[in-house]
Parts: sequence; structure tokens; C-alpha cells
Amino acid sequence: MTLFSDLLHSLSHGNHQLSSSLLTLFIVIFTLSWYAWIYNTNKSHKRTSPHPLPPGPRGVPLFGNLLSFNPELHSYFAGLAQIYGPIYKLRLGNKLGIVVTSPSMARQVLKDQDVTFANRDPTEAGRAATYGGSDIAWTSYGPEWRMLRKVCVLKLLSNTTLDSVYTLRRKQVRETVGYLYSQVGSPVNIGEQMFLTVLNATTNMLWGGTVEGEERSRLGAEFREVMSKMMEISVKPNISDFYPGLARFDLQGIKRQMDGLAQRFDQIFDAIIDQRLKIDEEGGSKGKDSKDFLAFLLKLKDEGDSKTPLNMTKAKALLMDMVVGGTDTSSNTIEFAMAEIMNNPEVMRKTQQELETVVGKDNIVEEFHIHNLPYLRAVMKETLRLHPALPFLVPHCPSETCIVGGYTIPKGSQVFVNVWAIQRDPSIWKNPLNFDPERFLNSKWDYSGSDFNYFPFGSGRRICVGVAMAERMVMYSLATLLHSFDWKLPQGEELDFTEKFGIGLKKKIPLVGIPTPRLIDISLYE
Ligand code: HEM
Repeated sequence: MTLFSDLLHSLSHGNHQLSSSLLTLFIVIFTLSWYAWIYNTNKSHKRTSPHPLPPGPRGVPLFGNLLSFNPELHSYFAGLAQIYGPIYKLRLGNKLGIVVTSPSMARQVLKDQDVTFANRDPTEAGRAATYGGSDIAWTSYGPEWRMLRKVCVLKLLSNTTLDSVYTLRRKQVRETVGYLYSQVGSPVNIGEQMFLTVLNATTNMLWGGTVEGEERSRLGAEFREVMSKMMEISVKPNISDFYPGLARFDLQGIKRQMDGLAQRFDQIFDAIIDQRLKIDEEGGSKGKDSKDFLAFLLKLKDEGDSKTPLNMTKAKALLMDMVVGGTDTSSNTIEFAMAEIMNNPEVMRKTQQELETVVGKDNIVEEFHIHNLPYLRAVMKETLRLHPALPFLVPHCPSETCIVGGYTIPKGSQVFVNVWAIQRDPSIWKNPLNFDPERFLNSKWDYSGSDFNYFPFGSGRRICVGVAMAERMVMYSLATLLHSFDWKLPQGEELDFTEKFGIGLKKKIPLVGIPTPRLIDISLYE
């Protein structure tokens, strides 16, 4: 099944059933406009630049290259790079896609011309989910984005703030340990448990000091439901993204569905914010003590910078980024790491040995321990080399026409940097498909994005804003899972590492493992 057959399927089965005559009319109009678009881009580009467009596969009228797309885009794009080279173009309906697959091209995009490429072209669903694209991930480079980024880096996701909300993360991780202990000897879906752990830990950090008890569980469950529906919709190929002229018709009803979910999400936020303001008004000690991201944001909103104020909509969009940006990426990384560790008994042994030395078997892992676990850190780095959560980063979009690798990249193109393929390139990495954490022990590679052979969090101005939180959450969860339990596969099952491309990269077949307790004192599981 190709990516586009999904799209045609949803068109014909969507709520907006198109009559065949209307569909024919659209096809005729858009075939003509597609030819006009190709003619104009080629002509204007030949007139203004001696540099050609990058090479690329021939497309068909109207669809461009979309019809031949394979849903596993990360490996499909890597395969095309073998034919067309480290930079090539794809026609995505009426849009131009540029795929970059070498460290030198990535450097030109993310470092040498960082400012030009520091923009985004939000999808219709992404825009609808984030208050019209008012969050960090979709806002284009400029004063608004700088203000949001500053709030995140200096206030919400700084080490000081993350330290101050540690108890809110810890609470969730300890609950998960308790749950796993109750499942000892039975198969557990590790990815699902980690998704819930990270999501609950994140919502705890967002508003965990504001709502308590049953109310928190109820809001958490509703939030989870809305989130998972949003993710489901976000991965559907949307005709409005490939033919912006058609966006206003929302032919598949994707924007309408996302608007509905965003509204539900907004109501949850409003309820929590009201509660928070009520606590503040009452002036009790609870309000003063409840340090969570919401408390930080509301304080910042009042103190804000007058030129680019942080209004309530942007504050909510920021909270949304924390959840969407942080949950799937971190939990998929933990799941892949666990799969690789379970597949490599020597890696499991070394990891547990390190934990025994640093934490001891009569103690539980605390987050501060992670600074003294170099081997586990190397395991996380190696996991992100082989399985980067966002294999194309978040696509970049040049604000003006520019030259990369001697080719013209027109303003407004969608640029996909295939970090997945670069981090598996045999000309860069020895035995690239082997899981070998040792290569990261005492190595120069880190998450700063300064080396274009290894940059799982991106590089330059748009580098992931949540690196510090991701590192804490992934390391702390892995350390806890491996310190508290031994893990084995259910009888007769084999590990499968097939990856599935969606909002990010995840395991196609969920990892199921059977936990056995390692600690003698059962009170350490409470
Ligand atoms: C293992 C976990 C994670 C990985 C691998 C990851 C990776 C990335 C990557 C590759 C980008 C795009 C960089 C680019 O476009 O050049 C990104 C952007 C972003 N990430 Fe993460 N991320 C992770 C966790 C998190 C967490 C925990 C948060 C927040 C709490 C977060 C928030 C964001 C945001 C807001 C952006 C957009 C930044 C911008 O456009 O300025 N991420 N992330």
C-alpha cells in the first residue's frame, strides 16, 4: 500500500463524499494548474539562477512523486539518496520537497544557512492542533519564536526548574514500578507502559501541583484520549498540505476533526487554569507551594515582555508542545533501548552492573544517580543513533531562495534532513547496524548538534528545546526499569526491530517483556 492510496481511501470514505463528476472536475483543474506550476517554477528559476534545481525522480502530473511513496518514508528516502545523491528533490503535489542525506549538506542547511532555514511550514492538522501554529515548533523564526524559546530554555526546561519539579516526575515513575511489580511473571507491553509513564509524568509537571486526587486522574485520562486521537489524525496524509489551494475545502475533514479535538483540549486547560487562579485568589499555602509548569507560565504571563507578550493562548500552546514534543519521542526511545538491551545480554549485564555499583541493590534509583552512569548514557546515545525519534527532524523551510550543494533551493520548499540515514551511513560508522554502546564511551559525540555525523536532537537555532528533559526522563526510566527488574521475552517470542514511520519513528511490533524483581527488600517496590 502506498502513502497515497491511504489518501485516496480517506477521500472516498471521508465525511465529505465527493461525487465522481466533482472529483473529475477537480482532477482536470489541478492537472492544468500543476503543469502551470511546474512551468512557472522552472522558468522563473532558470531566469534568476545559474544553479539548477536538485536532481530527483520524475513525477506524474497532478501528484508529482506522491503516488510512488512508500509509507516507511525514512528508509524509502534513504533508498532514493542512493540513486539521486545527497540532495534531491521530490514533487509533493504542488509543493517541492528537498531531501538532504549527508553531513556536509546537513551542515549547509542547519549551520551555514541556519537563519534562512530556521522556518517551518506547518501542516493543516499541526496548525489546528496548536492554536493556529502559535507554539514553538510551528512558529517561524522571528521575535515571537525567540520569546517562546527563551521562556522554555530559561524558565520551563532549565535545569533549575527541572530540579524543582522532580518530585512530580518521580511520583509517576514510582507508580509505574509498583504496577510492574504487580505484573511480575506476566508479559507487559513495555512501550505502552512507558508512554503512560512519560505522559503522566509530563502532565504532572504541567499541572501536578494544581489539581489533585481523582480530579487529576480524570483530567489525565481525558487528556490522554484527546492526545492519542490528535496523533492518529496528524499522521494521515492530507490533500490540503500538498495542494494549499484546496486547503479551504478541507476535503478529508482533517482540519475539522482536529479543531474539535483542540477545543476539547482547550477546555481541559481552561478548567485547570481556573482552578489554579482560584487557589491563588484564596491565597492558601497550597497555591504558593504548587510549583509546576503552569505556575511558572502564569507568573511569566503577568511579568511578560511588553513587545512580545506571552498571552494565555501562547502559554497553552507551549504546554501543548511539552506534551506533544516530549511524550512519544521519549517513550519510543525507551522502548527501542529496552529492545536493544534485551537483545544484547552483555549490554544488559554491563548496565545492571553499573547500576549496582552506583545505586546498590538496597536502594532505589533517584534522578541524581544518572550523572554517574556513563555506560547507560552510552546506551541512550547508541539508541538514538540507530533509532532517532524524528528521522527527518521537524522539516525546515527556507525563508528565501538559496543555494545548497550548488543547487537552488526555492523559498518555501519543505526540507527533510534524513538524520536516520546519516547515522547509519557505513562510510561514517563502523558496523553501523550493530548496537554497540562502547562507541560512545569517551567519545566526542553529544546532543549539541555540533557534529553532523550525529545529531538526533537536530542542530542550530531549531535544535530540540527539550534535550535536558528528554535526557532525564529516558535515563531515569531506563535506570529504574533495569535496576528493579530482570527482563526476558515471553516463551517462543523473538525480538523484531522493524520500524514504523508515523509522527515519529516507533517499533512496528510492540516490545513485550516479562519482569522479575531484582531487589530483595519488597518495600523498594512500593
Ligand atoms: C528522546 C526525546 C526527544 C528527541 C529525540 C527529540 C528530537 C527533536 C528533534 C529532532 C527536533 C527538531 C529539530 C530541528 O527541527 O532541527 C525537536 C524539536 C522540538 N522538541 Fe524535541 N525531542 C525529544 C524530546 C523532547 C521533549 C522532552 C520536549 C519538551 C518537553 C521536546 C520539545 C521540542 C520542541 C518544542 C521542538 C521544536 C523546537 C523549535 O522548533 O524551535 N522534545 N525535537
